[in-house]
Amino acid sequence: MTADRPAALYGSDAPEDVQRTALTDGSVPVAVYGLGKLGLPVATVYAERTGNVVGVDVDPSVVSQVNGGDSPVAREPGLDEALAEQVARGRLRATTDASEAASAAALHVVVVPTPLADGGDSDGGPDSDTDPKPDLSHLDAVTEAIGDGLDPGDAVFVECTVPPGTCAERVRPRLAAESGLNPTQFGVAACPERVSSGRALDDVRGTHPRVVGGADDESTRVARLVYDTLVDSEVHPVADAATAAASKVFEGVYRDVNIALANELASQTADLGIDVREAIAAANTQPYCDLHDPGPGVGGHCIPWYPHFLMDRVEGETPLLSTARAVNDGMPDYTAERLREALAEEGVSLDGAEVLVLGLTYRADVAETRATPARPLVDALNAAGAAVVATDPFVAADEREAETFAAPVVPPADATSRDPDAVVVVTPHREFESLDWSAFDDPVVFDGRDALDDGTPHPTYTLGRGWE
Ligand SMILES: NC(=O)C1=CN([C@@H]2O[C@H](COP(=O)(O)OP(=O)(O)OC[C@H]3O[C@@H](n4cnc5c(N)ncnc54)[C@H](O)[C@@H]3O)[C@@H](O)[C@H]2O)C=CC1
Ligand SMILES: CC(=O)N[C@@H]1[C@@H](OP(=O)(O)OP(=O)(O)OC[C@H]2O[C@@H](n3ccc(=O)[nH]c3=O)[C@H](O)[C@@H]2O)O[C@H](C(=O)O)[C@@H](O)[C@@H]1O
Repeated sequence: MTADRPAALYGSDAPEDVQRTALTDGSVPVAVYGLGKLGLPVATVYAERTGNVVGVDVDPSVVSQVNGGDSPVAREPGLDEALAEQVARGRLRATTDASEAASAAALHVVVVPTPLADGGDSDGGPDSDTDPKPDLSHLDAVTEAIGDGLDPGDAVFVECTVPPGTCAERVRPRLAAESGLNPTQFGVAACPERVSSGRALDDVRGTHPRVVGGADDESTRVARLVYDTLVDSEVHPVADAATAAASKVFEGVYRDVNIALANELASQTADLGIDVREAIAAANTQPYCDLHDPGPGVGGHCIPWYPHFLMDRVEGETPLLSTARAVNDGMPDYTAERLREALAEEGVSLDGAEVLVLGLTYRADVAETRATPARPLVDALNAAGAAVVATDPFVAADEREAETFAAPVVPPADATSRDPDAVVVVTPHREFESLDWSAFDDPVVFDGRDALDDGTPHPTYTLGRGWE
């Protein structure tokens, strides 16, 4: 750090171009808390752009893999190479010692999990009869550690998705209490990430505009300066942190409601006597229409959980959000019932039938099972008396994960050794593209994701289209 280069940005009176240079030449040390599917790409991009990053994680195996230049996050194009380079060049290192990292850093980027509390099902999903609430315990733990090492001029950016109001009403006061600083001596901003696993590095670098909002104007200024420097896309500052956090949650609930609409329309296929998927595609030729894709359910640790961030935060009624949740959570049972009917049309009872489930994670080619619809679907098929076997490239390779499903899980290579009465496509991983369908002895095929676009040599029922 040279004499005129600020080592911290909040409240700095250096010219903004000098502040930008201080950021990019490593004069402003950065700490990134949480090195998971989102946090590790974030830490890597911060290292690429600033050269002085310490990543913090509570998992020692994550820390040691990162320090060895190995990515604990799988199937993220470019991440292995980018991470290895940043570690090899000494621009990124990892530690489990959050307080040590916080004491050295002037920019604190928080990317820890914000799941639903145990009011949901075992993986925190909303498959329960009590309204699940956000679990902010990881955020609180990191806030305490950062507060321990917080100095005047520091800035804290909350990139993980949080209920609107969390930054100003929870994070900022706890930082002040822990550090003994006045809240006007440090910055706090919500800077949510618009990242999809499988494209994480590119998305962090700037596929979409970056929304930022601070607990005060100076926090917004610092967030704008940092992300203007860090990302390739436009930075979109808003009035405050609550607005920025709300924009992220709103995107998610928009998606949940629109998937529910697509699912409700798809469930009318038989009554309408049409291919609802074709009608959706035709409707979407109109630019103001964006009907989503129907499917056997909505999973992941984002979309099914964000509505509860809002429902728990507001006093008012939110019937649309809760109805959409109910529609989407009903899709696994809907899928099991359609399969029962499809088998019956072929003279086969679901009770006693062998059913092969293709794909258990929540989205194709992503190794994440939190709130996956495959879990309640397997349970519904078991309850109907079916003998269920599942295949998934990620879950089959992870014994502990496989044991959380109420069915044996085999690798895709072993799938065709089965002789199922029915095959259900839930999550179309790319490994299934090479599946030899001719190896099966004429099962009923249920395509939950319209993934088998060239069909199969067997009677196929597609959710939202009916029989092909
Ligand atoms: N994964 C994604 O594509 C996106 C995730 N998000 C949000 O980002 C947040 C994190 O998500 P992921 O990275 O996917 O979660 P993840 O579960 O993949 O990783 C979380 C990481 O944080 C670590 N961790 C937990 N508590 C910690 C603590 N107190 N201090 C330091 N590290 C701690 C865990 O060991 C783990 O390595 C969530 O709030 C999620 O809503 C937002 C947009 C996209
Ligand atoms: C608004 C939005 O598109 N948010 C994205 C979303 O990504 P996520 O990884 O959760 O995947 P997703 O494509 O939303 O799918 C979620 C679930 O919904 C299902 N799904 C998705 C789209 C659709 O038309 N129909 C459907 O059934 C998927 O199969 C999956 O089970 O949530 C991410 C997040 O917030 O973590 C976010 O960064 C991503 O940009």
